[in-house]
Amino acid sequence: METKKQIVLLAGTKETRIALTHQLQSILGDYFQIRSYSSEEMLPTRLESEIVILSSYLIKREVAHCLSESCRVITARRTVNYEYMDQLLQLPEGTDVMYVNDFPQTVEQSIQTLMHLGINHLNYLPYYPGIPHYQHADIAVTPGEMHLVPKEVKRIINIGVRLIDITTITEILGELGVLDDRATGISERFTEKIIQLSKKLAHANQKALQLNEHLDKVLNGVNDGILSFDHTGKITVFNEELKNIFLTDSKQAVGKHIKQIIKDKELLHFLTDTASEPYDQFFTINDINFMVHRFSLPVENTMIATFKNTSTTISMEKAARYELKRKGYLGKYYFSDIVGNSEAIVQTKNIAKKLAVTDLSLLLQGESGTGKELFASAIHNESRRRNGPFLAVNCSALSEDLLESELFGYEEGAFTGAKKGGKQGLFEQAEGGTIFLDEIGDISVKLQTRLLRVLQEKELRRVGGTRVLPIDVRVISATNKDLASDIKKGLFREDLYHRLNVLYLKIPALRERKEDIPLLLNHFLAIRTSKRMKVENDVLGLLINRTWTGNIRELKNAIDYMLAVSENEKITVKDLPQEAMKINSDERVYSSETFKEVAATSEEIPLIAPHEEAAIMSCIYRNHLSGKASSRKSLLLDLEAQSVKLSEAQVRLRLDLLEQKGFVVKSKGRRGTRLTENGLIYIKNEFER
Ligand SMILES: Nc1ncnc2c1ncn2[C@@H]1O[C@H](COP(=O)(O)OP(=O)(O)OP(=O)(O)O)[C@@H](O)[C@H]1O
Repeated sequence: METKKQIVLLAGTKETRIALTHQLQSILGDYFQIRSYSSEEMLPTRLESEIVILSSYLIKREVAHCLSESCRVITARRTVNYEYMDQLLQLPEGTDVMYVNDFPQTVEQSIQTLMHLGINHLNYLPYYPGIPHYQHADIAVTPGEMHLVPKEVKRIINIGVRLIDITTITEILGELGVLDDRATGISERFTEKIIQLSKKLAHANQKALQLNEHLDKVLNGVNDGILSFDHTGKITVFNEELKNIFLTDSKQAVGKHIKQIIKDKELLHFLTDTASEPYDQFFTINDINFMVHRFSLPVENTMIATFKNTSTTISMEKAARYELKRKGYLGKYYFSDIVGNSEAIVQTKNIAKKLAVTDLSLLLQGESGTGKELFASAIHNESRRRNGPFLAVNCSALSEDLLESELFGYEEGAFTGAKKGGKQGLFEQAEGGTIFLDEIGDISVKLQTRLLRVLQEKELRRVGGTRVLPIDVRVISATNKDLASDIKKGLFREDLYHRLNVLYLKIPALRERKEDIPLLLNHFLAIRTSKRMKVENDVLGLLINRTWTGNIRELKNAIDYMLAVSENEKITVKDLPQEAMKINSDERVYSSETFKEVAATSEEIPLIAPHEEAAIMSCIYRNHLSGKASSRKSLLLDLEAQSVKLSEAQVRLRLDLLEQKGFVVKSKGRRGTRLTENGLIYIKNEFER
């Protein structure tokens, strides 16, 4: 077997030796044997009649002693390692980079090489140890000399040890006398690296294209319009949604000046006048209402605007409300649910509406059962927090510890039995909404202190926790106690009282507005029964003359009792709850005028004829059994088949009444009417008797 010819490589450092040996091995290894040494490690004692390659002319002196006259010495010319050039090509045009190497000459040479190779989009700042002055940059580029990079540099790009260039390789081949057909294969191996780099760049390019396509899909999938343009006004992004607004598609718009696409002067001004506030403005474009939000990316010198269709936003809000409703966190009552025409209640409602919009803490005072929770819910629903949650807590119903963890939540392991992962408190769950603290006068002094801190600092710490959570919750509290006297007795903190009582509203007792009793009676009869009840005038007289210490709740209970014991759809004096109807001698007796009024109202209760109700409910039930909701049209046909003659408007009215009674729910649009749990109970009672 023919022995391979030898080449000796002499390098300055170990790192260079390894890199260049690897290079020579991969190009010439098939034909020649390569031995290598570095002055950093150990040099050979003496080389005789060998082909020696020096890694650089800078090491000539330090290796001279091991070279004899008979050696043929080639000093390598070096070039950058193409393999790593993609990292430089990815940097944006004009980026400052420090070029770091060991000597001024190598720095100078490498920068020259990079420039000649066309990697000239960067601003190279030379650096080597001992340089008298230099300019700093966040990025440093170095051929493997990482340890020389100044500490302040944030990112280092290692482009690897510089490799031997092709002219040196040709010189070696000439020296070895092998510039024959083997040379072609060898030079091909050399250029392989460049091909690899091109492949890498092509791959990166393809990836960038794919990413662009992906981003396009994302931008076009968004429900909002997205527009961006650069400092010259040239449009860079124009997503599909904008096509519906400006009637121009993305292909036509991108690259054009913004003025060519947007004709509305006010909108143009809003988009281009970047200095002024506000950043959100409402516009109507081609009959569509939009909220436009604008922001800029200063580094990219780009302006971005999003266009939100307000009708879509409204339906999203509705969906959010539905979710809260599902969780039971919605204020159920509105001002329209507060029944009463008396001056006392009308005035209280008027004041409450004004207080609702202020977002300040509010203390409701009133006897038990006067409707404090009803007011709290109505106030929430009239406030700017109406789309947020409404949570009601009865502070007297829970023990101190339980109330504390319910209100403020706890962290995992806060106490034995604490849930894994901890638990959100009601304050956290009420974020963005209102919390109603009923019977606030009953909370312990310890909890008063904690609550005070939460109100003062607008942040809370869960039980057993250290994290501080910011909260944005309006507090409405209620009491039937005289808190001022509790403060004097030291039972209630005065500072907390003032925090809760920024606004104050007194809810009148029922005895102060007896004229509302007939209305309330009608209201409760209508929601509690489907029957057309008659109420004796004497009953009304007695109800009006009673002192309702339990207020409306007590009246409501009395009506429930009477409905249960009454016969023949008529409420008479004998149906009155005995205990409840004891009348105090000092109670005012109403005049005969009021009686007339009461009698008139009681006859006017808008109830459905029982046979109509039964027919409608049975039609809805039949649809329910086959899994369907009932449309008004289908009900009309079904009713006609049962010889119940009603117009569409009459059916609609009756469905409204059935909904008020809680038997059905009507959905908007084509989804029709469905039975509720109560409706099914009604069916069971009516038809399965
Ligand atoms: N003006 C009103 N119109 C209709 N219903 C009312 C009215 N006021 C109160 N109610 C009803 O009376 C009942 C008691 O009301 P609510 O629970 O709001 O009273 P409260 O003052 O918060 O009672 P408590 O202090 O005992 O908790 C509820 O069923 C409520 O729907």
